[in-house]
Amino acid sequence: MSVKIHVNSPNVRYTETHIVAQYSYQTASVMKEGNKVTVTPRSTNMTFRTERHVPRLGVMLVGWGGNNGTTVTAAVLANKLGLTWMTKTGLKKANYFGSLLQSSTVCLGTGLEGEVNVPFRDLLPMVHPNDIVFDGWDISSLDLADAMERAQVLDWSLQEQIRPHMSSMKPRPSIYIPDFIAANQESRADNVLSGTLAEQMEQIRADIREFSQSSGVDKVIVLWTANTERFCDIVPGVNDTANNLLAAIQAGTEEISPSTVFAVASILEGCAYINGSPQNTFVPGAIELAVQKGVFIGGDDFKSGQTKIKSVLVDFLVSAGIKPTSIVSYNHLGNNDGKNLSAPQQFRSKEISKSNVVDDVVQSNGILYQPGEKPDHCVVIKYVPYVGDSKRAMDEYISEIMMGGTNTIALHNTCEDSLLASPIILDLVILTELCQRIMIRPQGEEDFQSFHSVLALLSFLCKAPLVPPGTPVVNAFFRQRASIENIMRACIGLPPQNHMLLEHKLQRDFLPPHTPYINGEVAATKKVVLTNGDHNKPLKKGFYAHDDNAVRAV
Ligand SMILES: NC(=O)c1ccc[n+]([C@@H]2O[C@H](COP(=O)([O-])OP(=O)(O)OC[C@H]3O[C@@H](n4cnc5c(N)ncnc54)[C@H](O)[C@@H]3O)[C@@H](O)[C@H]2O)c1
Ligand SMILES: O=P([O-])([O-])O[C@@H]1[C@@H](O)[C@H](O)[C@@H](O)[C@H](O)[C@@H]1O
Repeated sequence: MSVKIHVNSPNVRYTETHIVAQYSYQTASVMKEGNKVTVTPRSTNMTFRTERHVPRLGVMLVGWGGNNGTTVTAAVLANKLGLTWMTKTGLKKANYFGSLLQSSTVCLGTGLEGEVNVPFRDLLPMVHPNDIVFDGWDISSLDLADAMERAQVLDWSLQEQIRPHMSSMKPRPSIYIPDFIAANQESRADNVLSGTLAEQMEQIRADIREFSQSSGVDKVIVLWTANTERFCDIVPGVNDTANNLLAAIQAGTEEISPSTVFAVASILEGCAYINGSPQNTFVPGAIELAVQKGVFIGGDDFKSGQTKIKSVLVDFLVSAGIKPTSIVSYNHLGNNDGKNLSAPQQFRSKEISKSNVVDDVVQSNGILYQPGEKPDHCVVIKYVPYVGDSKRAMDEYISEIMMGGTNTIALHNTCEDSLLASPIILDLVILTELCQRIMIRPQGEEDFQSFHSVLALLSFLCKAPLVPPGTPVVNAFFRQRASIENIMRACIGLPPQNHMLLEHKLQRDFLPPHTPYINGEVAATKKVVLTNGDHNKPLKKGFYAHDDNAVRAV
């Protein structure tokens, strides 16, 4: 259902290489004096410039042999090959359900038959997941076909079709420091690098260059979907600045985690690096290095299931003036992720990222909550091998409602964890690649600038969004989604989606009849009155396009 969008506006120019849009960015500055609030609207003219050429993208996954790594690789292959497979509930067809870009739509406006919704991915030229080339590392030596079988995520009748394409995919040896992940992972670690930390980092850098050259891709993005690590301490003189971090890696300092070494290696190779797990990979030194090198970093921790619902439900409750006072999120799962999370330090990393997701919504409502007041919030994760990747999440939300009443919402959510995370991985890398082709020039500035190296636009896809230091963290689901949509709309000179629909709320039509196009040609219009057969009761007056077989509203 792909569509080719052409914006018919004097503010949008399509050149051979770029889409150049003139855009008026509307914000407001607010002054509070006691209970007096003064709001000053601000308008900034900006130029958005997007490269039209879509590169051939290589994605290197750290933890490629895991449930997510094998599943996302298999899913792309299945879609690329157009595979179908039989199951007990009938024939299944490969798809990208769960991907914001591939399987959700945006409304462009009103057409001949009402609202026109188009695939999110068609707003701007972007990588198609089918074209992504995968590679990566794992401390487990299993090839991707055997690792897919070990993951027990995909139906066997599908695995049988994909195995031949994945058995030649072998994860590269990786950096393994036992202290950072659960001890129960040691039995998998038969594919590890040796040498000093600096030598291992150089090997990772060499791997990136080798993949780039041998695969023929135009650019590489590195994404961590390996096990959750424990948090590392921020140590002055070790990981607090870029120089100290680089020196600490050369010195082999112990407090440097594998995920941070991968981040440094990627940044030094000019590759964006995304953290799909909750640990604090991006120590201050890593962030500073990314800014120095002008490389995108993003994360943390895929927002895939239980937390995604929480970022919607709490936003709904608080936005409706209802006061959540107790949130208990329990889940059990039986995959290797759950096994790793059964260790206290690894669970703590996940508990932190799952617990902060309501903060922005709660802090936005001073009617319901006193300063500093928060709902009780408890996160429990248990490892139950039998359920495998099919995580069972159970939540209870208790809220205060009018006149001392309470409302209790109980949820049971069976999440096929890796089938929820895989489309998130695709959105993360495709959105990151798109952002690498967008440049913005505010009025009065000579040079274009890119987004900040900390790519906050990825917040929609992460439980604990990484944002530029000192900027607000937004977790509310629809605000995050609107941010992506409206920035992409700006790139093609369209105003933010405002949902006002004033044209349907006033007594009289006020919009000038827009020029309808039919088959690319301006359609003839004439003023007619539409009735439902009773000519004494016109349905609606206005300009209507007509072609050879129908008169349709415009
Ligand atoms: N819905 C989800 O699946 C979901 C959601 C949010 C976050 N996550 C996070 O994504 C990560 C992966 O999840 P999963 O279900 O695929 O887990 P998994 O355990 O199946 O896969 C992790 C892989 O990483 C490998 N690994 C561990 N340390 C490594 C290292 N230093 N270098 C290279 N490989 C290493 C392991 O051998 C394993 O194959 C976990 O951190 C998890 O918390 C998953
Ligand atoms: O996104 P979400 O479903 O809240 O979070 C999930 C947790 O509930 C689960 O226990 C964990 O194993 C997954 O890695 C993921 O983080």
